Amino acid sequence: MDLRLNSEFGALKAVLMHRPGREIDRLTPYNKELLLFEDVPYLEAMQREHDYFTQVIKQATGARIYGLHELLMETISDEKVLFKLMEEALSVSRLSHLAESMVARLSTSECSTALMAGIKVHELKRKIPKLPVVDLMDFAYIIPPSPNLYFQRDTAALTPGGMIFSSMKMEGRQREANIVRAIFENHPEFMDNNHKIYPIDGHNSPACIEGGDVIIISDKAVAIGNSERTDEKAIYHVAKSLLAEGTVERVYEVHLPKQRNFMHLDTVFTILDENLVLTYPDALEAVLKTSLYTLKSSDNDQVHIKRTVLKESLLTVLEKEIPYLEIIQLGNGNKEYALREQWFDGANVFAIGPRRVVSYSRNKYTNRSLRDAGVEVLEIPSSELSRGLGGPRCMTMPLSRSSI
Ligand SMILES: NC(=[NH2+])NCCC[C@H](N)C(=O)O
Repeated sequence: MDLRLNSEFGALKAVLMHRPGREIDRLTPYNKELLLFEDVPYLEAMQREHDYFTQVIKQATGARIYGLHELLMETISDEKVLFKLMEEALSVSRLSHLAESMVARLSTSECSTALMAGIKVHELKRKIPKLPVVDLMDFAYIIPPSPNLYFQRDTAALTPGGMIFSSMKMEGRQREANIVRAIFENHPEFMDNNHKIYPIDGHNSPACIEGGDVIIISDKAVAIGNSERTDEKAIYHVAKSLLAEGTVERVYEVHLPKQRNFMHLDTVFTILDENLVLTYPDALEAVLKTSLYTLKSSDNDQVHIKRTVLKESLLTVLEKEIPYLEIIQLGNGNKEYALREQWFDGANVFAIGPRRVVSYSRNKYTNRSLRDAGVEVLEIPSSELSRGLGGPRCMTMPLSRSSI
């Protein structure tokens, strides 16, 4: 499987997802904000909703669904990979020296749980009684939990030119990208097929970028949100690699207001077909400053790119890139519904094929506008899933689609 994608809507053939697990039960009223949740979810109900989502995708597309947990277990059966991941995970609490004994004393399954759901001092003491951490409180985390893992969109992004491995902005998500990168770089099914675009070799603390900010406009153009989560510097480096690679000819940098409801570019628009876009009108019509990166010159190792600040709205940019653009507005044209439904990721539908989407059933006005425009809408429940403030697109990392 060549890990590149040239559209947001080609018929889905393979996707990576994560069924919420024990990491969700780590959320409390006190840590939920740090861990980027609006509320404390009920895990079993959340799993039922997620299973329903997975079933809908399977039945509608026959796509192969990869589960993060299974892939992680297969990847860390290689002890060297496990050791490195464990060391990285422990470095947050400056306890990397415990990696050796953890890998030696814990089973592969216990290690994968520790990597995803975190581990507390007293939990590890049960497994390693003489743990040398006397000065730590029993309830402190040795490895912090990663409850946002079910938002697989954000940990990496596939583009027409190759793969971006994210560098996550928020403390509560930083470890997720390490897990996913370890899988793509070491799992036999993927390791030889990923052409890495970012981070640049030798950059040890790369500027931040998250997958939800990356939208493929066509096989020649990619848009990246300069947002709460993605930095200008990362966009510059991604643009340079993509343009040097040669498939993509234009990279747009779209400035989003740095606020939670616009955390990623995919919270304001998604592409559903060759000329069909779903948008949150308030964001799109605002002149979100947009810059365009193109290739100036490239000979051998020397690549120079040019950045032009555009004086037009994102809407105008989309109209230029997508001929005969048709726009569907969130909330069926009603501002108040649009506001409510944008909060619950109405714009964040997941396209499983041209004009075929999975959408939260709660976003009823948006779903109505989609159907009126001839889009097939497969609805899923979201009472618990939505508590993490992400929608169907956020929960999926497509790995293969029919090319357009
Ligand atoms: N692609 C997206 N819009 N992802 C939404 C992620 C939500 C997650 N709780 C966060 O704050 O990071």
